[in-house]
Amino acid sequence: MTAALSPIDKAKYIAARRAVEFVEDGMRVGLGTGSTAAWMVRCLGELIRDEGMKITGVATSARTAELAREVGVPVKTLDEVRWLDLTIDGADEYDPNLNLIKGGGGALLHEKIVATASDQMVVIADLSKQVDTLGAFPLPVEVIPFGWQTTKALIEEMLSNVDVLGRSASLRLNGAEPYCSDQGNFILDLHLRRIANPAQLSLVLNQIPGVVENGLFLDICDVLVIGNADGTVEVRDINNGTVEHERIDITDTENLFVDSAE
Ligand SMILES: O=C[C@H](O)[C@H](O)[C@H](O)COP(=O)(O)O
Repeated sequence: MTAALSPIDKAKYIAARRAVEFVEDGMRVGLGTGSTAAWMVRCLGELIRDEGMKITGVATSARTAELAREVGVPVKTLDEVRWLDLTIDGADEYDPNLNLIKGGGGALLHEKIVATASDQMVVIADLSKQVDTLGAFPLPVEVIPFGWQTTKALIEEMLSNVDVLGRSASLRLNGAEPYCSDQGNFILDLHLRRIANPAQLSLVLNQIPGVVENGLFLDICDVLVIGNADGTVEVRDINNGTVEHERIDITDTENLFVDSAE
């Protein structure tokens, strides 16, 4: 079925279209996961097909790898490539310092490894992801299945010693079963509402045995690209301290239709 894009998908597409302008011929590019990142992968496919650009992609999830292959983006593993020029990925929340919550789609572990192995991380988002203080979006924490209930109890106990508003954790489900990450781990979603000190929380979470990684991406994002449905886009560069406002020409409406929504 082919359907016109909703305003939110148009905003995501605009962000993706602008973000792929950071990609240069020959680059090794980390490919994020999620509905916004999926637009970026499709845009990269177009660059390869229409402009003959040579890119090597490293996918952060099995579903991103599948989409990349579908649209003609060559994919290698991180171990084959080792280091990346750039990663482009979505986010669940961003704050004014470009700190992020990620992992709503369950890919936070591979995403953090790939982003950390990149010279630059460009995050693509729409304004609905913007917050003053992180924490409204439940913080995903990847834990190993062994003893997960003990790990959950330890996390909840630890939360009473940090400056957050909510203190409960819930096991992410896929139907009646625990959701499993690509790595075969479970995800606990922490309902914190407000995280006063993300750096402290990230450190203490990762010290708990059983915790593999948490969804706080702190000091990792270099550039944030915020797309709007009207074609306007804001590009914030945290290193240069610049904020640029631009407009993307979306007269090429063939891009504004999608066969299947992610
Ligand atoms: O695990 C998933 C990722 O962190 C996504 O980048 C994040 O959840 C944002 O996804 P979306 O672009 O679909 O809102």
